[in-house]
Amino acid sequence: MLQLQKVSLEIQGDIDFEILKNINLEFHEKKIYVVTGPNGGGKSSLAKTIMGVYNPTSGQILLDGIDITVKNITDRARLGIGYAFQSPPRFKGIKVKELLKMAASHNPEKVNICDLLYDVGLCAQDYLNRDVDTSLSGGEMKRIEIATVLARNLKVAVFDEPEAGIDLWSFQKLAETFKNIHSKYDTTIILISHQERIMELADEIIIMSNGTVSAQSERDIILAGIMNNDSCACSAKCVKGVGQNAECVG
Ligand SMILES: Nc1ncnc2c1ncn2[C@@H]1O[C@H](COP(=O)(O)OP(=O)(O)OP(=O)(O)O)[C@@H](O)[C@H]1O
Repeated sequence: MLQLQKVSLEIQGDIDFEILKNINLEFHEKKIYVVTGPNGGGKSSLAKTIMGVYNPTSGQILLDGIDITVKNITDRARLGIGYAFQSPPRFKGIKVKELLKMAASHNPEKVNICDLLYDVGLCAQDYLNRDVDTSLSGGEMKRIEIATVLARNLKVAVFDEPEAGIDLWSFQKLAETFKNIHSKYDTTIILISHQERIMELADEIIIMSNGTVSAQSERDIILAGIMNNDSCACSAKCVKGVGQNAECVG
């Protein structure tokens, strides 16, 4: 459904830097993908390239066979690709119900905003009239943002580190929320995450390192590989060697 073909992304500066190198990926309908890997591996850049925040330097992005490579973030949002931020924005003077109504404005008949809140684990009665401001906790805000993504009835929803800044209890519930969404909605979900609990939700896991896809497979295969590898993921030389909880020297 969503395809990346030979996608590269270069950032121009004093020294040109290739953040994504020849990425080939295919995302299918109604599946959960978790993109993981070491810091600086290119996960967020991949998410932003799918969203249209960055346009690839070379390669193609296709949505249902249509070339969207040069489409910007607004065009891609219209075509059904949405993004949830690491730290969701808060909107002064807007109530939760207004935010959700705005998000559902393209398909108001199909969306029941109370059901949406229920699906993300919030009681509609308690939250519909709350202000979308700093009075909401990080976990509550994240759930409301997920509800806005669901309200848009997207083809592809990208969540960059949805667990960032939330406590362990909210995190457990967040994982359940994604599970519920998966069983109820057709949206293809791409989660950027380092968390094992989030990886357990995946149909497929993609490992990004050094700007490339270093592995992609079914969840259990990748998880088994990660659990059996306690070596350092960086490319520097190590004092203690692979599997010895290595200390980097270069
Ligand atoms: N706009 C930019 N200009 C220059 N370098 C950038 C830019 N955006 C990202 N990078 C660099 O590209 C590399 C990949 O960054 P990216 O944020 O995609 O990694 P990541 O895998 O999401 O990392 P993390 O797990 O730490 O969030 C990093 O080395 C980063 O410093």
